[in-house]
Amino acid sequence: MEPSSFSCGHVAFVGAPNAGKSTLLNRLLDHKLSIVTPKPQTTRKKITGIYHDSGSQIVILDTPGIMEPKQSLHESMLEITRRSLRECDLIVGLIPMQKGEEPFDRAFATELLDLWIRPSGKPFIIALNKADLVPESTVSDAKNEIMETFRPIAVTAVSALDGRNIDELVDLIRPLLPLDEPLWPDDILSTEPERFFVGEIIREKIFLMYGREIPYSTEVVIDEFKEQHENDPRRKELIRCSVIVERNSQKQIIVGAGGAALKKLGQAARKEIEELLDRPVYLEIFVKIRPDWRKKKNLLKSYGY
Ligand SMILES: Nc1nc2c(ncn2[C@@H]2O[C@H](COP(=O)(O)OP(=O)(O)OP(=O)(O)O)[C@@H](O)[C@H]2O)c(=O)[nH]1
Repeated sequence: MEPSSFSCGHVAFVGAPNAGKSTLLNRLLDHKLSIVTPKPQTTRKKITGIYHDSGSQIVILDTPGIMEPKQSLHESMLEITRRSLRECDLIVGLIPMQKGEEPFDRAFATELLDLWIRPSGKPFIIALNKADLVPESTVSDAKNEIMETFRPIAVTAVSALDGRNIDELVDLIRPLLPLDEPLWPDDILSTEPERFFVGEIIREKIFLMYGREIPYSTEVVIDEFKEQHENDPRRKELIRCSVIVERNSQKQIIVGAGGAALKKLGQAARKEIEELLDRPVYLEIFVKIRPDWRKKKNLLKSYGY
């Protein structure tokens, strides 16, 4: 294809925590890149996923969900979202449909538009996600309401879960991107390094396995990522990482009686890391206490925020 007819650009997915941004990214890439859990605020950093087809390359920026910042960590997460809005060519505002009287959270949608999307000055489309949750007529009314109220370039209703209208979303995005040559080779799914995804897998397992405040008080740091025995085909990668918590009581919960919970965490994470890397690994997890790490700017910086 002639470069002049090829579309390539950056698209930021923004929305509330739990809107389904990461699920949509994974659906578009047909690959589990961004971690997904039923808990809000799973995504803490920008995840770049690259969608390829014969006419376009869409560099998707999956962003942390927009929420009321309660601590320095949240400020840093929101700054990541702001930066993505500055870097992108197009915004996809993701608004989830919901069961019940209100078809979507109108107050939050207004805030998303007035405080985040419009001030960026970028062109935007709205994707009503979770369309599988409500009847077709509710979806259709919600699309009309969004169009009249927020005046996006286009509105579509998708389900990141069952895949409906995902092609239509790509068809809406493509003509709104700059005509440009691809930025990345067509076998690259993300610009983030392997070790980043290893940390994310461990974080996802923590979100899935522990309750209450534990996932939110935890960070994962990869201390060492080393290939062993280069000429040995059975070689194992050595991955040493730290699970950072705020208090000793949280450490005890992560470790569990006789180390059982930590062992389970390690086993679940290792299995998925081996699938990702397509090679065996030794995974060592240490639990470290860093009081109030979410409030300490220097620690947050050292963790990549
Ligand atoms: N029914 C339904 N559920 C969905 C859909 N998309 C996502 N979900 C669910 O919604 C929850 C949150 O999805 P995520 O993709 O983690 O949402 P997110 O916007 O990235 O969330 P944060 O990380 O909090 O910003 C998960 O339990 C998903 O399975 C959808 O289209 N339909």
